[in-house]
Amino acid sequence: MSPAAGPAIETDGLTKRYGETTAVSDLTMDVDRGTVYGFLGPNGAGKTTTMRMLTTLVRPTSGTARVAGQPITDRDAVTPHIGYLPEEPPIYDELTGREQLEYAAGLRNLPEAESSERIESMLDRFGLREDADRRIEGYSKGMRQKVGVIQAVLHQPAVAFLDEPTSGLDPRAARTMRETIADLADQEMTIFLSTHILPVVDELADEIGVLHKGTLVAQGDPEELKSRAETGEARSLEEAFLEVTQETPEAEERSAEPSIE
Ligand SMILES: Nc1ncnc2c1ncn2[C@@H]1O[C@H](COP(=O)(O)OP(=O)(O)OP(=O)(O)O)[C@@H](O)[C@H]1O
Repeated sequence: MSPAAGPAIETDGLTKRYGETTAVSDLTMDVDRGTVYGFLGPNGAGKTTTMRMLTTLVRPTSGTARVAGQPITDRDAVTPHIGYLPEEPPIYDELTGREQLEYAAGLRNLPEAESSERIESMLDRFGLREDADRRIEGYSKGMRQKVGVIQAVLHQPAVAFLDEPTSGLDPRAARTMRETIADLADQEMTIFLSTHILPVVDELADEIGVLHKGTLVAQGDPEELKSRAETGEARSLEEAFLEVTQETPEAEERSAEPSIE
């Protein structure tokens, strides 16, 4: 884990514009170490853009952020401390599952004995052992996803960014994934979890942030979010999500305003 103290992720005014589009607007947030942060938002809200900035793949237009204590402008400093499962896991069709994981471990300079033990235990956990020596080109979507997740956390990063980790998984594998995420958080890994599957977030997240049109519109622990501010009345996470991301005439007007470079 990272030697630096402080939050696992801290952003200050993080903003990304693509021409006229403000994908992420003035995002200021902290994520505590060893917690699961559920990052929600409708399609196009800016979740992937945020994760790409925090994983140093995209440069912010303005604002700053630190991940594991390192500034995101310093890719070499950040990369050893993070793992990233993007929507399409970066894996090679021509390799076998085991070779892909060995390759990923090599990129992270993991000692061989340590990495092969971890690879075998993760292959076992995800029921991939029998298929581990088959080429990935013959893998199903779910099998590819499992390899993608395993390689994202193999080096036990301080912070793992997981974009839809249960995507394509059957119910048993999805449960294994949820248990794995909980175990990793227990071992002090910080998990930044983006998904549209609200029960997964409800079960796992210590804190939830909801992004809407690039802006963080709600943040709190699941219970806070599910309690209506005005009345304290309970609502489901789905109801809370729909309410905070509702289109109001004022919000429409704001988003129609031209962005200032
Ligand atoms: N490379 C790019 N060039 C131009 N616009 C982009 C680019 N990447 C993202 N955008 C725009 O930024 C906004 C946010 O997109 P982003 O992919 O971050 O959303 P998201 O919350 O991940 O959505 P989804 O849930 O559908 O995956 C969208 O309006 C999108 O069209």
